[in-house]
Amino acid sequence: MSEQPKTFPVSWEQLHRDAKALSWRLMNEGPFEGILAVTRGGLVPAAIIARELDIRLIDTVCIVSYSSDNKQGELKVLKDAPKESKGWLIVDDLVDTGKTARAVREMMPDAHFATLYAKPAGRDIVDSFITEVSQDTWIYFPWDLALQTVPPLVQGKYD
Ligand SMILES: O=P(O)(O)OC[C@H]1O[C@H](OP(=O)(O)OP(=O)(O)O)[C@H](O)[C@@H]1O
Ligand SMILES: Nc1nc2[nH]cnc2c(=O)[nH]1
Ligand SMILES: [Mg+2]
Repeated sequence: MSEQPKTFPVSWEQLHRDAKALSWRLMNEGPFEGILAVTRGGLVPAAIIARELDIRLIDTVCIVSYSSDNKQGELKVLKDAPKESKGWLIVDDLVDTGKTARAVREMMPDAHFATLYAKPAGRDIVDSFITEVSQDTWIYFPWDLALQTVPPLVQGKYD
């Protein structure tokens, strides 16, 4: 990730709608044995998809890729994926460069990989996604956002 001049803020409602849309799409790809959520971003989408597809077996792969200043570093795997991947569904919030998805794919080669959002550099690594945004867009998830005031476009004319 270099400069990110564009932003794509996602509300809770939008995220829920997109996770349901992804669930509809995944209905044609299953049934699935279980869901592997890629932490942390995949946890909330995985919960919504698990509810829609009635999947009760949920596991995690715990990976740190980006630091708190949104810069990508070396991948750190804190917890591995399970050994069996046939019939499993991998869920993450997004694929950007594809580095995280590639690493998880190597651990789970036979699983179906789904994300809500995809950028061009990573879109071919996943099997299903809902919305594509440009590579120079930074996606903000609802758990990263807060309601706040914004100034109008024109201000101070009658001061
Ligand atoms: O395609 P890539 O360039 O590898 O980026 C995508 C990954 O980056 C984000 O995770 P992050 O490492 O920020 O951790 P988090 O899910 O805990 O927020 C996102 O949730 C994906 O997992
Ligand atoms: N929140 C968020 N995390 C990311 N990790 C890699 N790309 C992104 C992005 O666009 N938004
Ligand atoms: Mg993540």
